[in-house]
Amino acid sequence: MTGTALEADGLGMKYRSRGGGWALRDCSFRLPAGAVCALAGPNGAGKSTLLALAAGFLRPTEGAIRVLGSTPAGARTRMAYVAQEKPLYPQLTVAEMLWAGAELNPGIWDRDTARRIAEPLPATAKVRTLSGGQRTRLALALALGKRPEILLLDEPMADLDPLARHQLMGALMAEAAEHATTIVMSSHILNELEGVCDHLLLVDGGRIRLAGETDELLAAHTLLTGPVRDLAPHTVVESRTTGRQLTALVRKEGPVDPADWETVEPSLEDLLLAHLRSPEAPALLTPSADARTREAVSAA
Ligand SMILES: Nc1ncnc2c1ncn2[C@@H]1O[C@H](COP(=O)(O)OP(=O)(O)OP(=O)(O)O)[C@@H](O)[C@H]1O
Repeated sequence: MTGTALEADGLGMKYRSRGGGWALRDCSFRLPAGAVCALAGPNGAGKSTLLALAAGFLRPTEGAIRVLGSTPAGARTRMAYVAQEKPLYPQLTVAEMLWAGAELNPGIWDRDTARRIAEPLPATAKVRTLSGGQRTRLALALALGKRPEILLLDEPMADLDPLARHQLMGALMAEAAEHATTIVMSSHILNELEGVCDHLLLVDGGRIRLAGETDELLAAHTLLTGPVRDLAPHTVVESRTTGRQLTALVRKEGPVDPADWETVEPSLEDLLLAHLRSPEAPALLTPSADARTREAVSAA
């Protein structure tokens, strides 16, 4: 499937109760349909705010966000959103919640998928008696049962044990592969994202710092080690000097001479941590993530 799953244009959000500060500011990016996207960033970066704006639970203070080519409200039946506070009814049982999911989504409900995900849960247990991880499992069962075209997940794996995390991540990826579902998933667990997500959005201080295909973002950077010397013409994201030795994460602006430097491609963790330690490093959006590049290409 081609097309755009999520597109933000000058998106900004200011909470009224926040004394005038911006939670998200000047965010413009595009995410293609079918992407499995990691939404990374430190505490308070704006990840939950971005997901709630996409889900239509918040209205932008400025700019716009479009989901599947529509407003968030217009795309509501085609998306599922699992917030950190799970939208479950505490007085209902697991079986009743699944029944409610089917009733609320007539014609689209995928009973087998929902049952498969919820299978380890005791069907007659009330939601209020479930552990945090069990509630997450039930919320994911309800979200996937809706057979959404886009799934917005706010730290879905945070309270799951390693086995449940592995199993549910596998179920999510199988769903994405089978139905070309777009998944946007925030997480602080970097190794949970590595190897799973083909796209990355790094948010910090309410701004987009990196956006695009994970492979392209990694390939655009190099970890250099060598004697202290000028790093021009490369863009330096972060550099450290120990005695006469320089270690730097740079964006290549031309060939890197192997006679001068030892070079390796950074890991996802190297890339994210270097950007978070260097808030002054310029943002990088790959061409597919840059809405302006796309406009220029389609206008040509
Ligand atoms: N309801 C709210 N009212 C006022 N300020 C808010 C509200 N929700 C979030 N904020 C503020 O907006 C900023 C972004 O918060 P957000 O929850 O989006 O970050 P986050 O990246 O999801 O953080 P975390 O990783 O800790 O969940 C923070 O400074 C936060 O204090």
